[in-house]
Amino acid sequence: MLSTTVPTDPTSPAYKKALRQHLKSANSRDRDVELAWTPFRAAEKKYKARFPAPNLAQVLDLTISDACKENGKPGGWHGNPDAVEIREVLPKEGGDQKAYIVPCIPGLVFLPSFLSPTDQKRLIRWALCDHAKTPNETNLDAHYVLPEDGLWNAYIRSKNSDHEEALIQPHALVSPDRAIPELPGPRKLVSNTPASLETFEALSITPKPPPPASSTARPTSCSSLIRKLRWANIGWNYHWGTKHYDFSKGPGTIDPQIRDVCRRAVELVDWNHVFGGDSHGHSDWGPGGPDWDTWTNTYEPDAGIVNFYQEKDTLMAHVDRSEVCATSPLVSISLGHAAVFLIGGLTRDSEPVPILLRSGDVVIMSGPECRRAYHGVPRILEGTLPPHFAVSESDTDWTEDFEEFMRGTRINVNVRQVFPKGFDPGA
Ligand SMILES: O=C(O)CCC(=O)C(=O)O
Ligand SMILES: [Fe+2]
Repeated sequence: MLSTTVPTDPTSPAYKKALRQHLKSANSRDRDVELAWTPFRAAEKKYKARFPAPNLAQVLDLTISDACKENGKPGGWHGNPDAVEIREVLPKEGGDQKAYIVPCIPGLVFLPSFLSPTDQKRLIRWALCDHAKTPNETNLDAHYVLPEDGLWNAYIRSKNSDHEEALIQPHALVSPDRAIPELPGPRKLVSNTPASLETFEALSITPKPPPPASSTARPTSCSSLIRKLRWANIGWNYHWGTKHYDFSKGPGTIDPQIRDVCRRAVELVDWNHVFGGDSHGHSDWGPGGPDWDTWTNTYEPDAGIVNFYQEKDTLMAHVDRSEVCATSPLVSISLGHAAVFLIGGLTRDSEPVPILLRSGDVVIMSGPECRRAYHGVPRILEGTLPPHFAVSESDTDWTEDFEEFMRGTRINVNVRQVFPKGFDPGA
């Protein structure tokens, strides 16, 4: 079932109207504008389109979950297992988990259905109840006086109370001197100097002023505000204004269950199969040369972000280059709705590879080429919440509230290593 807002029956008046509007706007668009799009931008536009719905025939789709086998793919969205050249690599310990590499993006490893449905639900509960609250900064902290126990817990409390829903106050009304005229978007394009052991000291002393509070924010109910949650920081504090970590705020903590999932993923991969061939030059790895053969001992996640996407949200092409460890694995966990993920090359001029990421999939981005590759999420695929997110008597921790929230949501837990294991940036 595709979204009810997009007509799919070509004989229906709604479809014909949408088609007329689409042709009108496509005809009036300046062709020169389209020709100026980089291949990455063109792919973003293609998959973002609401009408006609994009064809996913060129999108790599490797999901093999039992639910998909039994019920077909949720939402009717089908990618293609042969869309992109891939190679299966055997996991180190044997076992059933599949692992694939995409040879045109060296260092990209895809682990389909890595997390069980139970683990997916556990991580979503963690993200909402335990993580998106102080001391972990969220996109809403700059603008609103948030409840001490976190927005999700306040939202559930207010849902279950007989009282009228309390409003969350904006900082601008409480302390007007914090306000700025415009509400900044959740993730802005800021170009930054790549971090390294040589640059990080200079980068760490660049001023990192707190983000100014929106002057247009109004008192808002928890139920509206929870849909505006876009990100929550993990570990080292990320300063969005400069796109560098703010080490003055201390290292923060990494929840043991997140650390375990990431370590399990990194330890499962036989990195010799990924990087062992001699086709990759050594220089790109930095002064110490390739270090993938030490990751079993040296991989230690210490930062990250939980991204919350509502159905119409996108994440533009970007490179995550604020980590001193510029080649160590970045582990990206997908939960809830599926998405089209694009990953290309060192500039937006490389044609990106489109990959369908479904709930439970894990992507590892590692090595110099993949970690410096532009990537983004142009589309959350409506109607793709897997059936295991329905409430059931066998899992009483998964309540109607979680199911309802996830009916419009994708969550991505994006975990990185900023510093070599044991390194103390203050020393
Ligand atoms: O949502 C995703 O799959 C990717 C997120 C991402 O690239 C990031 O947080 O830097
Ligand atoms: Fe990223």
